[in-house]
Amino acid sequence: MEINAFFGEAVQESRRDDPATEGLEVYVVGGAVRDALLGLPAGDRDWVVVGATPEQMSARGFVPVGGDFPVFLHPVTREEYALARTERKSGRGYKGFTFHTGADVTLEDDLGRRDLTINAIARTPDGQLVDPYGGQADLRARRFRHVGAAFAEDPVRILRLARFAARFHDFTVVPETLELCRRMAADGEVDALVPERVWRELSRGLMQERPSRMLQVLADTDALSRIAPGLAVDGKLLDILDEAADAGLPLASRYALLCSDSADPAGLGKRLRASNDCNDMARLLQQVLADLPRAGKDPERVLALLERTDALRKPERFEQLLHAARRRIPVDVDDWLAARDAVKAVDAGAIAARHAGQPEGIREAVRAARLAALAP
Ligand SMILES: Nc1ccn([C@@H]2O[C@H](COP(=O)(O)OP(=O)(O)OP(=O)(O)O)[C@@H](O)[C@H]2O)c(=O)n1
Ligand SMILES: [Mg+2]
Repeated sequence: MEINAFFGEAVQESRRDDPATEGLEVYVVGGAVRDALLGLPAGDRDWVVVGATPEQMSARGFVPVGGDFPVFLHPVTREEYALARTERKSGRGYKGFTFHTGADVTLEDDLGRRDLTINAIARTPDGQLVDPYGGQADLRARRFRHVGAAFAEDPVRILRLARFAARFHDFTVVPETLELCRRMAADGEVDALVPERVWRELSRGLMQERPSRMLQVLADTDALSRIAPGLAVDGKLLDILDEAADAGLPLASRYALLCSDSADPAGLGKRLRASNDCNDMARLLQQVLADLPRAGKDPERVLALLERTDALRKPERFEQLLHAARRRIPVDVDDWLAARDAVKAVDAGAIAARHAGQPEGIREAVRAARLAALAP
């Protein structure tokens, strides 16, 4: 096939006899097809089943995943098989969806309610591609394009688009899709999103190769100020985030850098339902950025910073903090680690033993020993 030749490698499903799906019309869809066409390692496979009823699926041993979704787990592989469906929005936000499944729903119908053309390509078990919306052409042209008007029914798709932009960072968003996202944001669609879903997409996007692209797309679609009011991001910070990604910094460090110019990271983190380690890191990074330049070699200040960041009990996090801080201000990481180790080496137990008679003096003695350890 011409297309597969373009992508360099024929995409083949191992075609084994599978009694569970024998005689069913099944396709792999979504990310697995997209990533294979891009030559990327395979993730989870999602399947769509055309022309079957829930009863037929159960009779074949498929297990319904529960909830309102017409999705089943394969009895052996546990992969997800969804009945071809159309969906219509019946309310605001995430909850209000009604599904229509049935033998009359075609593969084209199912693909037509999906988000992006590059995610709306189906593949038969023997490797034939079904691509009614030009997904392969858009993959080749490195374009994000929404499949159709149904895109607007799920505002989380704006965040998905932004996350994909951070992953496939040489892709551009076509003007029509950008325009549609802007309208959705202006209509307040984004405000109805469940915070957990926002965080899921944001945190995944931060872990991609070019987090800056996610933030750019969110800014371009006017969604950023609604999702994260008060988040201060400029070009410099975007570069810093991409450098953090290049350096392989963990999520908490990337998130802390993202918030590092913002006035109220605690409020932001609460709103976004950021995880505790992300919120801690964001708070501590602002502290370090403020205190570290003032500390110099002054033992009192150095000790204060080590204590405030809980560096002795959380040595690894302290190291991560330094590596995050270093993206914004000059930091002699080795020097600070040496200071941490010097303080850590002070034997508080031995000092306590020497003060057996007067326990009220222990604290001061330990502190004095630590300061002495830090003396230049
Ligand atoms: N809000 C959503 C979520 C999913 N999908 C469709 O469902 C497929 C599978 O969804 P999911 O696994 O969440 O995303 P993937 O595109 O597979 O990407 P990832 O690599 O993140 O799994 C998508 O490709 C897309 O066709 C959609 O249209 N709208
Ligand atoms: Mg997937």
